[in-house]
Amino acid sequence: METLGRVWNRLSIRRPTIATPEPVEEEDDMTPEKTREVFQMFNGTPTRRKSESAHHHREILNQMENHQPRNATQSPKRQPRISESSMDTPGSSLRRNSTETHVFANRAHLHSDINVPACSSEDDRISTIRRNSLFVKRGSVTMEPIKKVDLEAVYTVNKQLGTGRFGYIKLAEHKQSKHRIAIKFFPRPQTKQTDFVREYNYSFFLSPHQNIIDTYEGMFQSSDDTAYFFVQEFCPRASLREAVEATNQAGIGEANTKKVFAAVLSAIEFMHDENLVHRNLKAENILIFDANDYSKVKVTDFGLTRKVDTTVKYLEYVNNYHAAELCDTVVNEKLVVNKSTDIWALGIIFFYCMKGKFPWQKASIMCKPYWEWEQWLKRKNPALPKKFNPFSEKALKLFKKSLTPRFKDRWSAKDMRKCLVKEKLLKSVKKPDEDYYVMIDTSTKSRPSAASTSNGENQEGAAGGAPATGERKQKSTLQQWISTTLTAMAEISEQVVSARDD
Ligand SMILES: Nc1ncnc2c1ncn2[C@@H]1O[C@H](COP(=O)(O)OP(=O)(O)OP(=O)(O)O)[C@@H](O)[C@H]1O
Repeated sequence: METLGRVWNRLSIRRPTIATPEPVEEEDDMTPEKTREVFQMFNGTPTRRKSESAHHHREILNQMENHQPRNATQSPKRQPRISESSMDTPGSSLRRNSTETHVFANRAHLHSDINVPACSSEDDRISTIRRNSLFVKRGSVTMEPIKKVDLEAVYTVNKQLGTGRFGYIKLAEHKQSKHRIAIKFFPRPQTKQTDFVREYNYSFFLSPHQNIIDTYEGMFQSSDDTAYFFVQEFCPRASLREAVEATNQAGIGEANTKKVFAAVLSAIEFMHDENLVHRNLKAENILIFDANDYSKVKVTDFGLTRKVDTTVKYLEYVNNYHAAELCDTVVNEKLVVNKSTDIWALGIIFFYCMKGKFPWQKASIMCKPYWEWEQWLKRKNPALPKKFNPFSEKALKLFKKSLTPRFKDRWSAKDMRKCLVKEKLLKSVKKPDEDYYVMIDTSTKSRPSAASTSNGENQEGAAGGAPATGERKQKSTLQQWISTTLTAMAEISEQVVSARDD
């Protein structure tokens, strides 16, 4: 699993700190005063002494000198970030940061205009510095301006890739560079600027993780004022939902499920380590980049992402992935954001990958399939619901520890990963001739063969160990006899048919 620490280490830089603000209620309007107030909550006091800061600055420069050149396919944001020390300088704050942003904005204007990954090393450096801004590090507010862009002049916007409650995603080509990208639009005036800015910031901040969709720098607004938008890498294949639906309720199989979950759990562990909860995990928000082997899988859609312990108002309609406590909530009821809602959704996605369908429509006792599961979980009914029968003991444990209404009992993403990576998820299926072997086994117990008495192997077989050689011989003789008899019967029936025709 790649933790945030490891990602930053991979980038050869010191891990940034993310200030945890006081809970923010998300439905508030973001007036300029409110924006400043929220920003101040993220604007912690620097603790590092000046001498330490200078030393650290040298360290970063040394690391940069020793850093291997990137290859062309790597994302620009995986560069080491050279302005790391700016956050440590006493007195660094809004003013300092905005100066820095301004300086680099002038130099980076070309790329923020075209809004695709920068290509040259200088551009990479600029992009990296901007990503390193305090605004991004501090988590969820930015005061960078939203730039107006004439969409048609810059992009050729093509087909719609998907749509959601808050906006829609379109495939586009950047005219100048010919890059294919995905543009996420948020219609105005329905979308509050705060919501757009928050989603952009979380998407951009989380981008360095290899299993999270890349979001390119810049917040934009169409010149006709109809939508806000930002730009992401384009996934040329499908979402997990489409991949599973294509199996016709067969599921994608144990091996592919393990691959998907290794990627998804790595991303979610990364978020949870940063005290962020995705809150909208579903198969539609897991993108599969590779059609055949599930080797590149990324999580997307950070529109509902919030810090742990934030108080939010419940505005959702219930979906298949919602945990029991959410299904019992009424609209406008206040909720405290908790990592365990992601764990429940992961349990549902696991079932969906393996079986090709959902375990229930709604996690409420009014829904019979869920009620049956809960009865079994609470030991009120000893019979496990049939749909869980194919799963191994370990997989059942995973369900018990994710799809439990007692949210404090739910596993962490790390526990889930350990179980999913190491354990067998399905009960072993009996081979077709296993029953036959049992038949031979019982019959031979009363009639030990010469071979079994001479070398003692049959005693091992009869005691329930590996099949004895004598029995195997006997089994193959019987198989030969059956096949000879069947061939003879086929020949006889052919003769009978031809005699009748004559
Ligand atoms: N980068 C991308 N490349 C290709 N397709 C994408 C990309 N991002 C999203 N999609 C498709 O668009 C759909 C909607 O995207 P997304 O979930 O980001 O929108 P949303 O409005 O936030 O939806 P929701 O209702 O889940 O909040 C996804 O399910 C996916 O199929």
